Amino acid sequence: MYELVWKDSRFQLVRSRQPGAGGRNPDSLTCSLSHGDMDLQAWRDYVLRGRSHDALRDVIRRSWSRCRESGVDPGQEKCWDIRDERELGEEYRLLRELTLDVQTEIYSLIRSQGLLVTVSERRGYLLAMFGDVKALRAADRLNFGPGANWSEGSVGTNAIGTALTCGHPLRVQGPEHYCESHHGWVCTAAPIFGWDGKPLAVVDISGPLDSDHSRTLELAMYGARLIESRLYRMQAAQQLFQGSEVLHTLFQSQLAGLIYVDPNGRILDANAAAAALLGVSRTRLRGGRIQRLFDMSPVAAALRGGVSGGSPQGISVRCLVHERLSATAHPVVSPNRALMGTLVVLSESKPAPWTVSKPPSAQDPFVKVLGRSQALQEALNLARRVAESDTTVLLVGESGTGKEVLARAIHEASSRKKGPFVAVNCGAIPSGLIQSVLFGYVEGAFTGARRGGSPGKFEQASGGTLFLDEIAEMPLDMQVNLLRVLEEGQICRVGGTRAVPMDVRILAATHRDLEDRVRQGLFREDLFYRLNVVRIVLPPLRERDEDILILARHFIDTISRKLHRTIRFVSPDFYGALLAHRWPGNVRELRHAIEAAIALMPGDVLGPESLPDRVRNLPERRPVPAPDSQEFNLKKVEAETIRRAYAHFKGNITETARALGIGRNTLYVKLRKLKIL
Ligand SMILES: Nc1ncnc2c1ncn2[C@@H]1O[C@H](COP(=O)(O)OP(=O)(O)OP(=O)(O)O)[C@@H](O)[C@H]1O
Repeated sequence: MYELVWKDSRFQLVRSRQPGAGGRNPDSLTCSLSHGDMDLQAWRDYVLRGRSHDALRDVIRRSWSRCRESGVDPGQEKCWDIRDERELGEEYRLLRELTLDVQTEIYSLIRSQGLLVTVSERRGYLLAMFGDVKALRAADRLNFGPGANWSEGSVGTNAIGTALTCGHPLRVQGPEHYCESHHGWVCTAAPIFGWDGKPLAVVDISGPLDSDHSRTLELAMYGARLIESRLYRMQAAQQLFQGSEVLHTLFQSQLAGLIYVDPNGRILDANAAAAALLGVSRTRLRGGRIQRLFDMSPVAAALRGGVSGGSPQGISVRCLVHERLSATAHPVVSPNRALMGTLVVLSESKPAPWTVSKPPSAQDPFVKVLGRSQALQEALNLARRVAESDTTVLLVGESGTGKEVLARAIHEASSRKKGPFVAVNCGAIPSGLIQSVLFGYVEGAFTGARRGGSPGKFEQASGGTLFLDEIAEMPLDMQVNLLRVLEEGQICRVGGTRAVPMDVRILAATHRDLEDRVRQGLFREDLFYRLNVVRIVLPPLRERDEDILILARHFIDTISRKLHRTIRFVSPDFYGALLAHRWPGNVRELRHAIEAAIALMPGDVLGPESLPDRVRNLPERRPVPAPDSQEFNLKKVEAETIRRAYAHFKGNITETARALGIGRNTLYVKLRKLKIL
């Protein structure tokens, strides 16, 4: 099946979901309409010369008269009023979602008959279009596609616009269309009525003259009734829920989280407790799909099994965004066994994570790598598979995406877990020192060498895992030595002669494109292949929105305990602000933003106002310093910042340099200048 879609400022044909079999043999159903049925003379007389014609059907004459009065150009070749989904509003979007599968079902019944099916909303804007390639191509030439306005006022007499105006099913064929460009078409439409009896939308089945139109009227009417019954059920659920003031007040006043869902799975409302438990504002919840928050398959299964004897008992459903929440779904069923809606009751199965510390899971080290997004899960699955072997793994991902966190998890899941995990940042070691840092040195190897020598990182990691972070920054001459060690499986300390066998598993990481570094001659190709045995890509946070809340809750928990701050309540808008921000700095930036917010939080409620301005997408507030003010003396501020960061990270050079955004060497120089070292 093909679908016509509006993309990149033009209509495009895309392959769409294949409906079930049901298409009929086109040869057996060829249409009985012929050009003789259409009276071109009548059209010429009326439209071009203003003379009425006896052969005209009343419905068409009235429509032509309306078109002439509203100044529709009968010679217009295309529709020019095409709008984007955003412009067409929420009702358009809802209706589109509600009718998509009815359209595909109808298409499955008219497949290979040269036809297309579409639904338009009350103003005449088309929602979606499915059909055979030939019909869609012909439609494309008229700009007859989703978002196009097919009302009479826009494109003259046609089945959609005229059915909307006169409120009954009808077929418009050939020259009955007001615009000449539509004369090669036959269109059949049936309106969908709202509770007030006015047309809300129209189902239309159209195709060129030579297509098979024999069943289009009955199918358009079938589709219209199907959509109508869905709309009624949805509106009934809404009215049932909103109609009772008592019910509504009760709903809002409950301490348990409550979400009410219409029969199509759309959230009609959620109370404040549900919003707080899920960490999403009520406004964001309303209109969303319940399936995005809960696994509703047990409810669907229970309903398929029949609902005799009233509403089924509460059914446990799994919360997809928060494992500590437990939920029960209560379908509300009418006396004639129609589903009217579902009430989801939420509660916290364990105390809030920021009040009680969670024991870390002893079984699965990968639980420390938080996130549920598919991209992250793929990385974790691969990591799980390679963890037990001694395979070298290359972890690739932007800075702060959790490469080190994952490397530690791989180590802890391996048979080397009892051995050490030693991390080295290859970019932070001065090039003159890297050889001795990695391989160690013997006494007297160089001036200042420690008595008795010193083991290098390889020796320190013996029996465990060596994590070579920022491997792309390793100088070329050192890359040769590293490759030799990896190939030969033994190391020799700087200044020494004795080779010692090495029992280390190597995990390497980089935020750079290593292949590109190889092409530029900055990284050895042979070392690249030696390290790139298994490659795991860590996705940036901006590609995994669903992980933001999970990580945020974890950081709120750990940081509030670290800073000894009690958090009574996290405002849903706090999470809302986190979700709205694009995180260029990845998980590390998220953690720092939460740390700042907790540190600056005035009371015990964590709200968005404590978040840094850049996270709230506000321009950063920078005070304009008085030129002679000591307070704004740049050197003083820098010295103070370095001192605070160095104290905060308890003298850890790597962490301090990272937090300050400067290299380790630069930090050393500055610390010495400040006489801190
Ligand atoms: N999936 C995750 N689960 C829990 N914490 C994470 C996750 N990803 C990142 N973090 C946190 O984000 C911070 C940065 O993570 P990490 O150091 O592992 O990133 P990285 O990719 O190695 O960064 P860099 O390339 O700068 O060394 C750490 O505080 C870590 O705890």
